[in-house]
Amino acid sequence: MRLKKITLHLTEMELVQPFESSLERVETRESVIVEAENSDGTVGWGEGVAFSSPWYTEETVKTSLHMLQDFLIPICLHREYRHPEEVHASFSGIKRNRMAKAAIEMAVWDVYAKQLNRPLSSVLGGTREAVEAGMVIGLDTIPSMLKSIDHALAAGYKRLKVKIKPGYDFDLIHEIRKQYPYIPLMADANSAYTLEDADKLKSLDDFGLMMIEQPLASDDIIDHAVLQKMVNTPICLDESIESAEDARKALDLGSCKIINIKPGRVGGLAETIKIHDLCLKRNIPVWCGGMLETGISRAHNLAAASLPNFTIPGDLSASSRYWKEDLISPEVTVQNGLVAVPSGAGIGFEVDRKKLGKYTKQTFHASN
Ligand SMILES: O=C(O)CCC(=O)C1=CC=C[C@@H](O)[C@@H]1C(=O)O
Ligand SMILES: [Mg+2]
Repeated sequence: MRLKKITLHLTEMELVQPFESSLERVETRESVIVEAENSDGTVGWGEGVAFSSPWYTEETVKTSLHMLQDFLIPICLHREYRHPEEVHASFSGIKRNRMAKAAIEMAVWDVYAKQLNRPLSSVLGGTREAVEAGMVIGLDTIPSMLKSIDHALAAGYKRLKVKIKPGYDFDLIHEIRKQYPYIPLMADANSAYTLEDADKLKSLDDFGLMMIEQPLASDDIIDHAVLQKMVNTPICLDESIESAEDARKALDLGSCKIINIKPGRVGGLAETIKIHDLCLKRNIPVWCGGMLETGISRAHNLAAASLPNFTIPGDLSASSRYWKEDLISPEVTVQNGLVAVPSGAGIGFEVDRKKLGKYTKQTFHASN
């Protein structure tokens, strides 16, 4: 592959309802959509999942645009890739900025799969035709969260994740468990706790949660190892794992028993496969997280989630969970709690250029 033209579409879309975690309330979502055109005319799509401000990780939409325009795109436009796995390696002179790297790396995977006329899922080594869908319920009043859970269960979702934060944890989970003693349930803290809160987190052991996601600091694996020894509920790491090396160290230390892989967070699909394979070898289940993204990134997530060790339902919800209209056609739908893995070439969804144009507020071009 030799990329000849890369276009960045900076979009802005309003969420159908605000999404609140311990750290931030998101109402509108900016995204960096990457369109990569190969010399043979094949077009691949990727998406940067950084938020507008650095609350989730240090990357932002603006830092992604800067990294892509000034460093990553010039690297990609001046080389020949035989395989998409070479893309991440070609960025080795550039530290971190994994969301920016993933945005373009994924577009190259899409080009590659389309050239082979194969679904991206099968090119990655996926084995599933459909994946189980989970839904995330953002922070709200307890009655509203219970109502959202009702709706999600009625829509067939297989697993529910609720956001928690100090003072909004035990009582919330207690109320949910009173109404739904047996639903597959987990809690995501987005780093809202410290080891001083260990007793509070231990008190959640009574509720049979599938896991507690990222209770402690986003850059920590030491305190998580201490905490995992104190609580029975499995700890799942999200923000703390940015690479296969991070995953190996966390597993060696016993910092978690489950890993949430977001391809956009870890630098793309090649690193996703590495983390997946490592966890498979170590008997650690993984699942695919979400980033309130458009259908383009979700399509990549879906392909990744078709790999065999993605055994826990991911944050893979329908397009309509977040958007009045999505950028892809057909939109992602959930049927009987499942999302079908597309069988068309590449990501298997068409990008709807009319909708893309409607939500784009700036476009940047680079070519050879
Ligand atoms: O996209 C989805 O369905 C999941 C969204 C979600 O839960 C998250 C997205 C981004 C940051 C966090 O708030 C949270 C997470 O940490 O997993
Ligand atoms: Mg999380």
